[in-house]
Amino acid sequence: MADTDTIAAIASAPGAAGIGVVRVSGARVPAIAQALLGRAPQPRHAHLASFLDDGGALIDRGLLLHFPAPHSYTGEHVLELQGHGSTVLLDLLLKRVCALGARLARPGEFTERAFLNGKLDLAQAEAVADLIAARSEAGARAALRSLDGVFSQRVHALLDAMIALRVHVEAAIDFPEEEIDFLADPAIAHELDALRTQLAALLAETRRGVRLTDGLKVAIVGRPNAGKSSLLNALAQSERAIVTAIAGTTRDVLRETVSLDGAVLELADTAGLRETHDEVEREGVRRARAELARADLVLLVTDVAHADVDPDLLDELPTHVARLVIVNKIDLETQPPRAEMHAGLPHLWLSARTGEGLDLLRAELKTRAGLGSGEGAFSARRRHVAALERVQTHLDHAAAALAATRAGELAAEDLRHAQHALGEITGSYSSDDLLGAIFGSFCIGK
Ligand SMILES: Nc1nc2c(ncn2[C@@H]2O[C@H](COP(=O)(O)OP(=O)(O)OP(=O)(O)O)[C@@H](O)[C@H]2O)c(=O)[nH]1
Ligand SMILES: [K+]
Ligand SMILES: [Mg+2]
Repeated sequence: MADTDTIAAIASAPGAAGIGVVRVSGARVPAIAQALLGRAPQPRHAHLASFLDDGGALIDRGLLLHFPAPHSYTGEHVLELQGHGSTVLLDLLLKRVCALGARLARPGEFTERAFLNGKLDLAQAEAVADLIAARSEAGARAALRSLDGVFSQRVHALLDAMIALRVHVEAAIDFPEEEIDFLADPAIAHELDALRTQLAALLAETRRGVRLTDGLKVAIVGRPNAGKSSLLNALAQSERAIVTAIAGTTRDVLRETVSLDGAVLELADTAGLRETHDEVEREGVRRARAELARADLVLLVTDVAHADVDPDLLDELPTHVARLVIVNKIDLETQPPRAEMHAGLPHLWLSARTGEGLDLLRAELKTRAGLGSGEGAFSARRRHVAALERVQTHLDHAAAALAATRAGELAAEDLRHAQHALGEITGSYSSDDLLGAIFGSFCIGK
């Protein structure tokens, strides 16, 4: 364990509360505990203590708990001081602890130490923040599973398989006289195939995990007056967006978070797509297009009177973005609400005005948001998806190198990169910048 300084922070949420907690971690904890209690505390024992300031005046009376290293959250000596949940008293207590030799902790520094001391890997540390920030029960359950290591174990299983394959390929390169035969061995190709299948499954589950954590990003796009803003309002059950009969009403992207039985949706209403000379509207159209690339799901809204989906728009969508055509305004043609496939695209007939068919859309959105995706769902981040996508690219290249030319060196190089990308998820390979970005987004005291 690294010899570090001692950090302290208020670990409970700011504001008046029944109980507040000051947390301290580091080598000076035993001395600080002794000074506060007047004697050495028993490990993991709740002592009733009178917390005094530097002048000997009473700050508060509360509980003192010492978790000796290494059996603590950070792996260092940890002290927890529980007092009344008053911002003023907790500030005084924190000041006292700092006078006894601690310094103020940076955001996420406790968890960063837990990571550096091997108590958690990086994906688990991120799950701590996701658990605290969870906006739904499903999101919290998923974060807890990642904190328990469910996601990390899946990554490690893939890593083990990848290392085994690398050993085979590297061996073939080290013994060039056998290389041709060795790389031609169908076992290697099979192993690589199995690895790619395993990765594809993990990637799909990781994407679902991001949706559970971040919410499903839904972009509502289509031609002017199709009823995009009306649809946003219907889903949000409030008149969030301006709706008028004038084409080109919406200009800025309007975002709204909607919870459907615990499924979190990040809806974005956008300007109607059309060629226009209006400078403001043109900027709106540009923003609408930019929104497409950020989305997990695009709702292509059309009017039942001219239900057409712009083929150029479909071409523009990144392949990973799911699409659903909404045929709106069925009340105008007294058509029944329904879900059908057309030209390879799922279509939903509904009316944003009367609400007919909205239940079909809600059910569809809940499923796509990761709800009902089974018991094992874990939380994940976009960073993890990006890393797995890089792994996928490298494995594709490795497979191509082996299949076409039996280029062992190239395949080995790609497998090496793939392993590196995978290792970034759990933190076997991580830069200071990455750690700074991850832990800097935590709250103080965690
Ligand atoms: N009859 C009927 N009218 C609708 C429906 N949905 C929207 N409208 C009407 O269609 C017109 C345009 O609706 P908006 O929601 O503003 O359409 P939009 O796609 O956001 O339009 P822009 O922002 O201008 O691109 C309004 O007059 C709405 O009242 C529907 O389901 N049925
Ligand atoms: K409009
Ligand atoms: Mg609009």
